[in-house]
Amino acid sequence: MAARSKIFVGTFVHSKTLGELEYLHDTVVAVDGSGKIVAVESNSSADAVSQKLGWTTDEVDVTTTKTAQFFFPGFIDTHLHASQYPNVGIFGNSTLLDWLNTYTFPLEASLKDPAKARKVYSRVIRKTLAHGTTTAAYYATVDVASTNLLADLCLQAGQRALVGRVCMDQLSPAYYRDESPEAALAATRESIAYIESIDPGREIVRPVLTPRFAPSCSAPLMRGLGGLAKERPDLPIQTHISENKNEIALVRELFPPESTGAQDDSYSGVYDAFGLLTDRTILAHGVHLSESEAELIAKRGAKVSHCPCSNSAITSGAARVRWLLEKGVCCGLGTDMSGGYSPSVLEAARLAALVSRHVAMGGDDKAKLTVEEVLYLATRGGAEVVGLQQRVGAFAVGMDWDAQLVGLSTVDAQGEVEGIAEGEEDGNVDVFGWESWPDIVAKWVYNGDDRNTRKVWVKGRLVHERK
Ligand SMILES: Nc1nc2[nH]cnc2c(=O)[nH]1
Ligand SMILES: [Zn+2]
Repeated sequence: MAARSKIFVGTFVHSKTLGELEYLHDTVVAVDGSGKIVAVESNSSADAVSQKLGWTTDEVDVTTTKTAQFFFPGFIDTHLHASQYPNVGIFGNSTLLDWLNTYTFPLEASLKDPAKARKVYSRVIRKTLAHGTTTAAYYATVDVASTNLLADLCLQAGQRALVGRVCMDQLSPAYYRDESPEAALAATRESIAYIESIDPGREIVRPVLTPRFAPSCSAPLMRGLGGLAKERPDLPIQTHISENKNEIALVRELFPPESTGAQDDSYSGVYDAFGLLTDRTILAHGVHLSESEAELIAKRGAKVSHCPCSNSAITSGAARVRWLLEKGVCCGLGTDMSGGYSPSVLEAARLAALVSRHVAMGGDDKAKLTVEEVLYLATRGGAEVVGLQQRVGAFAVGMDWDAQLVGLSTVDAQGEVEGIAEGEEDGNVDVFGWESWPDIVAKWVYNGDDRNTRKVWVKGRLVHERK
Protein backbone atom coordinates (compact mmCIF):
# COMPACT_ATOMS: atom_id res chain seq x y z
CA MET A 1 0.00 0.00 0.00
CA ALA A 2 1.40 3.40 -0.96
CA ALA A 3 2.14 5.72 1.94
CA ARG A 4 -0.14 8.70 2.47
CA SER A 5 0.78 12.03 0.97
CA LYS A 6 2.16 14.58 3.39
CA ILE A 7 2.09 18.31 3.64
CA PHE A 8 4.52 20.32 5.74
CA VAL A 9 3.71 23.90 6.63
CA GLY A 10 5.70 26.69 8.27
CA THR A 11 9.38 27.62 8.37
CA PHE A 12 11.98 25.72 6.37
CA VAL A 13 15.71 26.38 6.55
CA HIS A 14 18.23 24.87 4.14
CA SER A 15 21.51 25.67 2.40
CA LYS A 16 21.45 27.51 -0.88
CA THR A 17 25.21 27.66 -1.24
CA LEU A 18 28.23 27.05 1.01
CA GLY A 19 27.87 30.47 2.61
CA GLU A 20 24.13 31.02 2.50
CA LEU A 21 21.13 29.56 4.28
CA GLU A 22 17.70 30.16 2.85
CA TYR A 23 14.82 30.83 5.26
CA LEU A 24 11.43 29.98 3.81
CA HIS A 25 8.55 31.20 5.99
CA ASP A 26 4.83 30.56 5.52
CA THR A 27 5.82 27.88 3.10
CA VAL A 28 4.17 24.61 2.12
CA VAL A 29 6.09 21.53 1.03
CA ALA A 30 4.09 18.66 -0.43
CA VAL A 31 5.46 15.11 -0.43
CA ASP A 32 3.84 12.31 -2.42
CA GLY A 33 3.33 8.72 -1.32
CA SER A 34 6.76 7.72 -2.67
CA GLY A 35 8.50 10.27 -0.46
CA LYS A 36 9.30 12.77 -3.21
CA ILE A 37 8.84 16.50 -2.85
CA VAL A 38 6.26 17.54 -5.44
CA ALA A 39 5.69 21.16 -4.46
CA VAL A 40 7.46 23.93 -2.56
CA GLU A 41 5.19 26.97 -2.37
CA SER A 42 5.76 30.12 -0.37
CA ASN A 43 2.93 32.30 0.91
CA SER A 44 0.47 29.49 0.38
CA SER A 45 -1.65 27.14 2.49
CA ALA A 46 -2.02 23.39 2.87
CA ASP A 47 -5.50 23.60 1.35
CA ALA A 48 -4.38 25.62 -1.67
CA VAL A 49 -1.48 23.26 -2.41
CA SER A 50 -3.64 20.15 -1.89
CA GLN A 51 -6.22 21.50 -4.26
CA LYS A 52 -3.61 22.30 -6.87
CA LEU A 53 -2.27 18.74 -6.63
CA GLY A 54 -5.73 17.21 -6.71
CA TRP A 55 -5.31 15.77 -3.19
CA THR A 56 -8.33 15.64 -0.93
CA THR A 57 -7.71 16.77 2.64
CA ASP A 58 -8.65 13.41 4.16
CA GLU A 59 -5.85 11.61 2.28
CA VAL A 60 -3.12 13.99 3.43
CA ASP A 61 -1.21 14.23 6.75
CA VAL A 62 -0.33 17.80 7.66
CA THR A 63 2.54 18.80 10.00
CA THR A 64 2.92 22.46 10.93
CA THR A 65 5.83 24.17 12.71
CA LYS A 66 5.20 26.00 15.97
CA THR A 67 7.10 28.97 17.37
CA ALA A 68 10.87 28.33 17.42
CA GLN A 69 10.48 25.26 15.25
CA PHE A 70 11.71 24.74 11.71
CA PHE A 71 12.22 21.98 9.18
CA PHE A 72 15.83 21.32 8.24
CA PRO A 73 17.26 18.73 5.82
CA GLY A 74 18.33 15.49 7.47
CA PHE A 75 22.01 15.27 8.29
CA ILE A 76 24.42 13.23 6.18
CA ASP A 77 27.08 11.42 8.20
CA THR A 78 29.71 10.77 5.55
CA HIS A 79 31.90 8.55 7.73
CA LEU A 80 31.16 6.34 10.72
CA HIS A 81 31.81 2.84 11.97
CA ALA A 82 28.53 1.22 13.04
CA SER A 83 30.54 -1.58 14.61
CA GLN A 84 32.43 0.77 16.93
CA TYR A 85 29.39 2.39 18.56
CA PRO A 86 29.78 0.57 21.90
CA ASN A 87 33.22 2.20 22.23
CA VAL A 88 32.14 5.84 22.01
CA GLY A 89 34.11 7.82 24.56
CA ILE A 90 36.56 4.98 25.17
CA PHE A 91 39.89 6.04 23.72
CA GLY A 92 42.02 7.18 26.67
CA ASN A 93 45.11 8.98 25.47
CA SER A 94 45.63 6.75 22.46
CA THR A 95 46.49 7.77 18.91
CA LEU A 96 45.38 6.07 15.72
CA LEU A 97 47.56 2.97 15.39
CA ASP A 98 47.53 1.96 19.08
CA TRP A 99 43.83 2.90 19.31
CA LEU A 100 43.04 0.46 16.48
CA ASN A 101 44.90 -2.39 18.16
CA THR A 102 43.77 -1.70 21.70
CA TYR A 103 40.14 -0.76 21.37
CA THR A 104 38.89 -1.20 17.84
CA PHE A 105 39.94 -4.51 16.31
CA PRO A 106 38.83 -6.59 19.34
CA LEU A 107 35.37 -4.98 19.35
CA GLU A 108 34.88 -5.27 15.59
CA ALA A 109 35.98 -8.92 15.63
CA SER A 110 33.47 -9.68 18.39
CA LEU A 111 30.55 -8.64 16.17
CA LYS A 112 30.91 -11.91 14.31
CA ASP A 113 28.42 -13.01 16.97
CA PRO A 114 25.09 -12.28 15.24
CA ALA A 115 23.25 -11.53 18.47
CA LYS A 116 25.85 -8.97 19.46
CA ALA A 117 25.87 -7.45 15.96
CA ARG A 118 22.08 -7.12 16.05
CA LYS A 119 22.17 -5.43 19.44
CA VAL A 120 24.88 -2.94 18.40
CA TYR A 121 23.58 -2.18 14.91
CA SER A 122 19.95 -1.78 15.99
CA ARG A 123 21.06 0.70 18.59
CA VAL A 124 23.41 2.74 16.42
CA ILE A 125 20.71 3.15 13.78
CA ARG A 126 18.17 4.32 16.38
CA LYS A 127 20.69 6.62 17.98
CA THR A 128 21.85 8.31 14.80
CA LEU A 129 18.27 8.69 13.55
CA ALA A 130 17.41 10.34 16.87
CA HIS A 131 20.19 12.84 16.18
CA GLY A 132 18.77 13.63 12.74
CA THR A 133 21.10 11.50 10.60
CA THR A 134 19.00 10.47 7.64
CA THR A 135 21.92 9.20 5.54
CA ALA A 136 24.93 7.34 6.94
CA ALA A 137 28.05 6.02 5.18
CA TYR A 138 28.73 3.02 7.41
CA TYR A 139 31.71 0.75 7.84
CA ALA A 140 30.56 -2.59 9.30
CA THR A 141 33.23 -5.27 9.90
CA VAL A 142 35.12 -7.92 7.95
CA ASP A 143 32.30 -10.39 8.57
CA VAL A 144 29.85 -10.75 5.67
CA ALA A 145 26.82 -11.96 7.63
CA SER A 146 26.89 -9.13 10.15
CA THR A 147 27.59 -6.55 7.43
CA ASN A 148 24.52 -7.80 5.60
CA LEU A 149 22.56 -7.64 8.85
CA LEU A 150 23.48 -3.96 9.16
CA ALA A 151 22.01 -3.37 5.69
CA ASP A 152 18.85 -5.30 6.66
CA LEU A 153 18.43 -3.23 9.81
CA CYS A 154 18.97 0.10 7.99
CA LEU A 155 16.33 -0.90 5.46
CA GLN A 156 13.87 -1.92 8.19
CA ALA A 157 14.44 1.25 10.21
CA GLY A 158 14.30 3.37 7.05
CA GLN A 159 17.74 4.96 7.41
CA ARG A 160 19.37 5.74 4.09
CA ALA A 161 22.77 4.10 4.16
CA LEU A 162 25.89 3.13 2.33
CA VAL A 163 26.99 -0.13 3.92
CA GLY A 164 30.53 -1.39 3.51
CA ARG A 165 32.12 -4.71 4.39
CA VAL A 166 35.58 -3.80 5.65
CA CYS A 167 38.43 -5.14 3.49
CA MET A 168 41.67 -5.78 5.37
CA ASP A 169 44.14 -8.60 4.81
CA GLN A 170 47.24 -7.44 6.66
CA LEU A 171 48.67 -5.75 9.76
CA SER A 172 45.83 -6.62 12.10
CA PRO A 173 45.68 -9.59 14.49
CA ALA A 174 45.18 -12.95 12.75
CA TYR A 175 41.76 -13.29 14.41
CA TYR A 176 40.53 -10.22 12.58
CA ARG A 177 41.46 -10.01 8.93
CA ASP A 178 40.62 -11.42 5.51
CA GLU A 179 42.48 -14.65 4.90
CA SER A 180 43.81 -13.60 1.48
CA PRO A 181 43.18 -10.98 -1.19
CA GLU A 182 41.05 -13.53 -3.07
CA ALA A 183 38.97 -14.27 0.01
CA ALA A 184 38.53 -10.54 0.63
CA LEU A 185 37.32 -9.93 -2.91
CA ALA A 186 34.95 -12.89 -2.83
CA ALA A 187 33.50 -11.76 0.51
CA THR A 188 33.11 -8.22 -0.85
CA ARG A 189 31.24 -9.46 -3.91
CA GLU A 190 29.03 -11.62 -1.70
CA SER A 191 28.08 -8.69 0.50
CA ILE A 192 27.47 -6.39 -2.48
CA ALA A 193 25.19 -8.98 -4.08
CA TYR A 194 23.21 -9.40 -0.87
CA ILE A 195 22.75 -5.67 -0.26
CA GLU A 196 21.68 -5.15 -3.86
CA SER A 197 19.22 -8.03 -3.55
CA ILE A 198 17.37 -6.52 -0.59
CA ASP A 199 17.00 -3.09 -2.20
CA PRO A 200 17.47 -3.49 -5.94
CA GLY A 201 16.31 0.07 -6.65
CA ARG A 202 18.84 1.44 -4.14
CA GLU A 203 16.03 3.40 -2.59
CA ILE A 204 17.43 3.20 0.93
CA VAL A 205 20.56 1.02 1.16
CA ARG A 206 23.46 0.50 -1.20
CA PRO A 207 26.83 -1.21 -0.93
CA VAL A 208 30.13 0.67 -0.82
CA LEU A 209 33.62 -0.67 -1.56
CA THR A 210 35.57 -0.33 1.68
CA PRO A 211 39.33 -0.86 1.74
CA ARG A 212 39.87 0.01 5.44
CA PHE A 213 43.01 2.06 4.71
CA ALA A 214 46.20 1.42 2.78
CA PRO A 215 48.15 -0.14 5.70
CA SER A 216 45.42 -2.80 6.16
CA CYS A 217 45.37 -3.84 2.50
CA SER A 218 48.02 -5.73 0.57
CA ALA A 219 48.93 -4.57 -2.94
CA PRO A 220 47.02 -7.50 -4.54
CA LEU A 221 43.91 -6.62 -2.52
CA MET A 222 44.15 -2.94 -3.45
CA ARG A 223 44.65 -3.93 -7.09
CA GLY A 224 41.66 -6.27 -6.95
CA LEU A 225 39.46 -3.59 -5.39
CA GLY A 226 40.61 -1.10 -8.03
CA GLY A 227 39.55 -3.66 -10.64
CA LEU A 228 36.18 -4.10 -8.98
CA ALA A 229 35.75 -0.31 -8.86
CA LYS A 230 36.38 -0.21 -12.60
CA GLU A 231 34.03 -3.11 -13.26
CA ARG A 232 31.32 -1.43 -11.16
CA PRO A 233 31.53 2.30 -11.89
CA ASP A 234 28.22 2.73 -10.06
CA LEU A 235 29.66 1.74 -6.68
CA PRO A 236 30.94 4.31 -4.20
CA ILE A 237 34.27 3.70 -2.45
CA GLN A 238 35.23 4.71 1.09
CA THR A 239 38.53 4.64 2.92
CA HIS A 240 40.74 6.63 5.30
CA ILE A 241 43.59 8.92 4.28
CA SER A 242 46.32 10.94 5.92
CA GLU A 243 44.83 10.95 9.39
CA ASN A 244 47.95 10.53 11.50
CA LYS A 245 51.66 11.10 10.93
CA ASN A 246 52.76 7.58 11.93
CA GLU A 247 50.13 6.17 9.58
CA ILE A 248 51.52 8.25 6.71
CA ALA A 249 55.07 7.03 7.44
CA LEU A 250 53.77 3.46 7.45
CA VAL A 251 52.12 3.92 4.06
CA ARG A 252 55.37 5.33 2.66
CA GLU A 253 57.22 2.29 3.98
CA LEU A 254 54.64 -0.26 2.74
CA PHE A 255 54.03 1.23 -0.70
CA PRO A 256 57.20 2.77 -2.15
CA PRO A 257 56.39 4.38 -5.51
CA GLU A 258 58.53 1.89 -7.39
CA SER A 259 56.23 -0.88 -6.13
CA THR A 260 52.98 0.80 -7.23
CA GLY A 261 54.05 2.84 -10.23
CA ALA A 262 52.88 6.01 -8.46
CA GLN A 263 54.34 9.38 -9.50
CA ASP A 264 55.49 10.20 -5.97
CA ASP A 265 55.53 8.73 -2.47
CA SER A 266 52.29 10.37 -1.33
CA TYR A 267 49.39 8.57 0.38
CA SER A 268 46.93 9.84 -2.25
CA GLY A 269 49.28 8.56 -4.95
CA VAL A 270 48.93 5.03 -3.55
CA TYR A 271 45.13 5.01 -3.87
CA ASP A 272 45.44 6.62 -7.28
CA ALA A 273 47.93 4.01 -8.50
CA PHE A 274 45.43 1.26 -7.62
CA GLY A 275 42.48 2.98 -9.31
CA LEU A 276 40.80 3.84 -6.02
CA LEU A 277 41.00 7.65 -6.23
CA THR A 278 37.87 8.44 -8.21
CA ASP A 279 34.95 10.85 -8.20
CA ARG A 280 33.05 8.22 -6.17
CA THR A 281 35.70 8.00 -3.44
CA ILE A 282 35.01 9.21 0.08
CA LEU A 283 38.30 9.92 1.86
CA ALA A 284 37.96 10.25 5.62
CA HIS A 285 40.16 12.75 7.51
CA GLY A 286 42.74 14.22 5.09
CA VAL A 287 44.40 16.01 8.00
CA HIS A 288 47.98 16.09 6.73
CA LEU A 289 47.55 16.25 2.95
CA SER A 290 50.16 18.13 0.93
CA GLU A 291 49.41 20.80 -1.68
CA SER A 292 49.99 18.37 -4.52
CA GLU A 293 47.80 15.71 -2.89
CA ALA A 294 44.90 18.16 -2.49
CA GLU A 295 45.35 19.08 -6.13
CA LEU A 296 45.32 15.43 -7.20
CA ILE A 297 42.22 14.74 -5.08
CA ALA A 298 40.47 17.73 -6.66
CA LYS A 299 41.52 16.61 -10.14
CA ARG A 300 40.15 13.12 -9.59
CA GLY A 301 36.96 14.54 -8.05
CA ALA A 302 37.39 12.49 -4.87
CA LYS A 303 35.65 13.85 -1.77
CA VAL A 304 36.77 14.43 1.82
CA SER A 305 34.85 13.54 4.96
CA HIS A 306 35.97 15.97 7.64
CA CYS A 307 35.89 14.33 11.08
CA PRO A 308 36.73 17.04 13.62
CA CYS A 309 35.56 15.09 16.67
CA SER A 310 37.74 12.10 15.90
CA ASN A 311 40.68 14.21 14.76
CA SER A 312 40.61 16.01 18.12
CA ALA A 313 39.84 13.00 20.34
CA ILE A 314 42.60 10.74 19.08
CA THR A 315 44.89 13.73 18.52
CA SER A 316 45.28 13.29 14.78
CA GLY A 317 45.40 16.99 13.94
CA ALA A 318 43.32 19.87 12.60
CA ALA A 319 42.21 19.38 9.00
CA ARG A 320 42.26 22.56 6.91
CA VAL A 321 38.77 22.57 5.49
CA ARG A 322 38.87 26.08 4.00
CA TRP A 323 42.10 25.17 2.22
CA LEU A 324 40.52 21.98 0.82
CA LEU A 325 37.42 23.85 -0.31
CA GLU A 326 39.56 26.49 -1.99
CA LYS A 327 41.46 23.74 -3.79
CA GLY A 328 38.11 22.63 -5.19
CA VAL A 329 37.71 19.54 -3.00
CA CYS A 330 34.14 18.75 -2.05
CA CYS A 331 33.80 18.21 1.73
CA GLY A 332 31.21 16.82 4.13
CA LEU A 333 31.17 15.91 7.81
CA GLY A 334 31.75 12.57 9.51
CA THR A 335 31.27 11.63 13.15
CA ASP A 336 33.80 8.80 12.67
CA MET A 337 32.43 6.95 15.66
CA SER A 338 34.24 5.76 17.69
CA GLY A 339 37.40 7.65 16.81
CA GLY A 340 34.88 10.43 17.39
CA TYR A 341 32.95 10.13 20.65
CA SER A 342 29.63 11.50 19.47
CA PRO A 343 26.92 10.09 17.20
CA SER A 344 25.75 13.60 16.38
CA VAL A 345 26.40 15.38 13.10
CA LEU A 346 25.29 18.58 14.86
CA GLU A 347 28.22 18.03 17.25
CA ALA A 348 30.47 17.42 14.23
CA ALA A 349 29.27 20.72 12.74
CA ARG A 350 29.96 22.55 16.01
CA LEU A 351 33.41 20.97 16.27
CA ALA A 352 34.13 21.78 12.61
CA ALA A 353 33.50 25.41 13.51
CA LEU A 354 35.74 25.20 16.60
CA VAL A 355 38.57 23.29 14.91
CA SER A 356 38.52 25.83 12.07
CA ARG A 357 39.06 28.51 14.74
CA HIS A 358 42.11 26.61 15.98
CA VAL A 359 43.42 26.55 12.42
CA ALA A 360 42.74 30.30 12.30
CA MET A 361 44.63 30.82 15.56
CA GLY A 362 47.59 29.17 13.83
CA GLY A 363 47.73 32.23 11.57
CA ASP A 364 45.17 31.73 8.80
CA ASP A 365 42.26 33.91 9.84
CA LYS A 366 40.13 33.06 6.82
CA ALA A 367 40.13 29.41 7.93
CA LYS A 368 37.17 30.12 10.24
CA LEU A 369 33.99 28.35 9.16
CA THR A 370 30.64 30.03 9.74
CA VAL A 371 27.42 28.47 11.01
CA GLU A 372 26.12 28.58 7.45
CA GLU A 373 29.19 26.77 6.16
CA VAL A 374 29.21 23.96 8.71
CA LEU A 375 25.49 23.37 8.10
CA TYR A 376 26.18 23.19 4.38
CA LEU A 377 28.85 20.55 5.05
CA ALA A 378 26.35 18.64 7.22
CA THR A 379 23.73 18.53 4.47
CA ARG A 380 24.36 19.54 0.85
CA GLY A 381 28.13 19.02 1.04
CA GLY A 382 27.63 15.61 2.64
CA ALA A 383 25.09 14.65 -0.01
CA GLU A 384 27.65 15.38 -2.72
CA VAL A 385 30.32 13.44 -0.82
CA VAL A 386 28.15 10.31 -0.84
CA GLY A 387 26.92 10.90 -4.41
CA LEU A 388 23.30 11.63 -3.49
CA GLN A 389 23.16 15.37 -4.21
CA GLN A 390 20.26 14.96 -6.64
CA ARG A 391 18.13 13.28 -3.99
CA VAL A 392 18.89 14.69 -0.55
CA GLY A 393 20.42 17.61 1.33
CA ALA A 394 17.91 20.35 0.53
CA PHE A 395 14.24 21.07 -0.09
CA ALA A 396 13.41 21.18 -3.79
CA VAL A 397 10.87 19.64 -6.10
CA GLY A 398 12.14 16.25 -7.28
CA MET A 399 14.25 15.61 -4.17
CA ASP A 400 13.29 13.15 -1.45
CA TRP A 401 11.81 14.35 1.83
CA ASP A 402 14.72 13.52 4.15
CA ALA A 403 14.16 16.02 6.91
CA GLN A 404 14.12 16.81 10.59
CA LEU A 405 11.76 18.98 12.60
CA VAL A 406 13.94 21.05 14.92
CA GLY A 407 12.28 22.50 18.03
CA LEU A 408 13.82 24.97 20.48
CA SER A 409 12.19 26.27 23.65
CA THR A 410 10.59 29.67 24.04
CA VAL A 411 10.85 31.68 27.25
CA ASP A 412 7.84 33.47 28.78
CA ALA A 413 7.72 36.79 30.66
CA GLN A 414 8.58 35.09 33.96
CA GLY A 415 11.65 33.43 32.48
CA GLU A 416 9.96 30.03 32.37
CA VAL A 417 10.01 27.79 29.35
CA GLU A 418 6.62 27.92 27.66
CA GLY A 419 4.47 24.88 27.20
CA ILE A 420 6.38 22.61 29.56
CA ALA A 421 4.05 20.49 31.67
CA GLU A 422 4.80 19.34 35.23
CA GLY A 423 7.43 16.60 35.12
CA GLU A 424 8.56 17.31 31.56
CA GLU A 425 12.14 18.28 30.87
CA ASP A 426 13.14 21.90 30.56
CA GLY A 427 14.39 23.41 27.31
CA ASN A 428 18.06 23.24 26.37
CA VAL A 429 18.13 26.01 23.77
CA ASP A 430 16.18 29.06 24.93
CA VAL A 431 14.63 31.44 22.43
CA PHE A 432 13.55 34.76 23.97
CA GLY A 433 11.55 36.01 21.03
CA TRP A 434 13.72 38.87 19.85
CA GLU A 435 16.37 36.85 18.01
CA SER A 436 16.69 36.91 14.24
CA TRP A 437 16.37 33.60 12.39
CA PRO A 438 20.13 33.40 11.72
CA ASP A 439 20.65 33.88 15.48
CA ILE A 440 18.13 31.13 16.29
CA VAL A 441 19.94 28.74 13.97
CA ALA A 442 23.31 29.69 15.48
CA LYS A 443 21.96 28.97 18.98
CA TRP A 444 20.85 25.53 17.76
CA VAL A 445 24.25 24.79 16.21
CA TYR A 446 26.20 25.77 19.33
CA ASN A 447 23.81 24.49 22.03
CA GLY A 448 21.47 21.98 20.42
CA ASP A 449 21.36 18.21 20.67
CA ASP A 450 18.94 15.33 20.09
CA ARG A 451 16.40 16.89 22.47
CA ASN A 452 15.79 19.39 19.66
CA THR A 453 15.34 16.73 16.99
CA ARG A 454 11.59 16.32 17.35
CA LYS A 455 10.77 14.29 14.25
CA VAL A 456 12.83 12.74 11.48
CA TRP A 457 11.72 11.52 8.05
CA VAL A 458 13.54 9.58 5.35
CA LYS A 459 11.98 9.41 1.91
CA GLY A 460 8.74 10.65 3.42
CA ARG A 461 8.62 7.98 6.13
CA LEU A 462 8.58 9.09 9.76
CA VAL A 463 11.57 7.23 11.19
CA HIS A 464 11.95 8.93 14.55
CA GLU A 465 9.71 10.89 16.86
CA ARG A 466 10.89 12.29 20.17
CA LYS A 467 8.43 11.34 22.87
N1 LIG B 1 39.47 6.91 12.71
C1 LIG B 1 39.74 5.72 12.18
N2 LIG B 1 40.78 5.63 11.37
C2 LIG B 1 41.05 4.43 10.83
N3 LIG B 1 42.02 4.07 9.99
C3 LIG B 1 41.85 2.76 9.75
N4 LIG B 1 40.80 2.27 10.42
C4 LIG B 1 40.29 3.30 11.10
C5 LIG B 1 39.17 3.42 11.98
O1 LIG B 1 38.46 2.47 12.28
N5 LIG B 1 38.95 4.66 12.49
ZN1 LIG C 1 36.98 6.00 10.40
